[in-house]
Amino acid sequence: MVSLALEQVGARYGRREILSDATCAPVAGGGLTALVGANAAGKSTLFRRIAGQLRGPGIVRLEGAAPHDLRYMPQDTGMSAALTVYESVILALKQGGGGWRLSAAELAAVDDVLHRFGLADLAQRQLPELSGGQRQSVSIAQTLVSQPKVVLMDEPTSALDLFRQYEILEALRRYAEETGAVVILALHDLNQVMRACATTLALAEGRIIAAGPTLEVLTPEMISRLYGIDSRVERCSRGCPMMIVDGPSGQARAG
Ligand SMILES: Nc1ncnc2c1ncn2[C@@H]1O[C@H](COP(=O)(O)OP(=O)(O)OP(=O)(O)O)[C@@H](O)[C@H]1O
Repeated sequence: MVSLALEQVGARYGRREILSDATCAPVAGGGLTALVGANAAGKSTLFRRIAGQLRGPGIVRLEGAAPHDLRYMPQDTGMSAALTVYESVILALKQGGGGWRLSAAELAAVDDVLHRFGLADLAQRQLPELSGGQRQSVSIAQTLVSQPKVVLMDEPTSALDLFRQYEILEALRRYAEETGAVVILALHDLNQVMRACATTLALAEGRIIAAGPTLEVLTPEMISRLYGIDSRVERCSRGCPMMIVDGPSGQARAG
């Protein structure tokens, strides 16, 4: 069983403290976990800190996985190299080392990830020719081709149309289920979170102020505290929870 826990994790840029005490009980693998919070709350900073790109106090505790089993997909990934989609996914697979010869298992892993994320038809296209949404899908494939056990993705659906958002979140959910990986997604669309993510971490004031089953975390009170927005969580005619925005709550949101 793979899990990730945080104990009093901190991070700063120069003198500016962004995270003071991010603590959460082990997040178990096998499903999607959302990381939510206002702009500038520190979601990307927390991902960088967990991925070891930033130093700071506190402990990032991985169980069932080593630091090299972790992949972080940032918000902006460069896609200017003169490579085809296929080549770029191979390159991502080979970044862990192991020489340039591809085994049958590695070729199968590349084909599998291209199919899972709807990229098989784009395999021979050059990266700079792709649309924003296509690039985002390629980044996801690059991140997952080595089958990491811990995955941190910064707004992985921000450039995708409605159909692709649905398709990609389902594919990510299946990936987590099949591999038992811990998959944490920073997301702004709380309806996506409610639909796809079993667990949610809410980040504000430099710490995780709530963690647990998504519907228990994303209460109207918490949404008001995080975003300064009045909202209701209601069931649609098919029984799915939906967040309805009523407007600004007039309450200062958590920093
Ligand atoms: N490299 C950096 N140097 C200095 N300050 C930074 C750096 N990166 C981020 N910050 C600051 O850290 C704070 C948190 O930024 P971060 O990108 O972690 O927020 P976020 O929650 O991911 O925001 P968003 O939802 O807008 O993507 C912001 O105030 C930002 O200006």
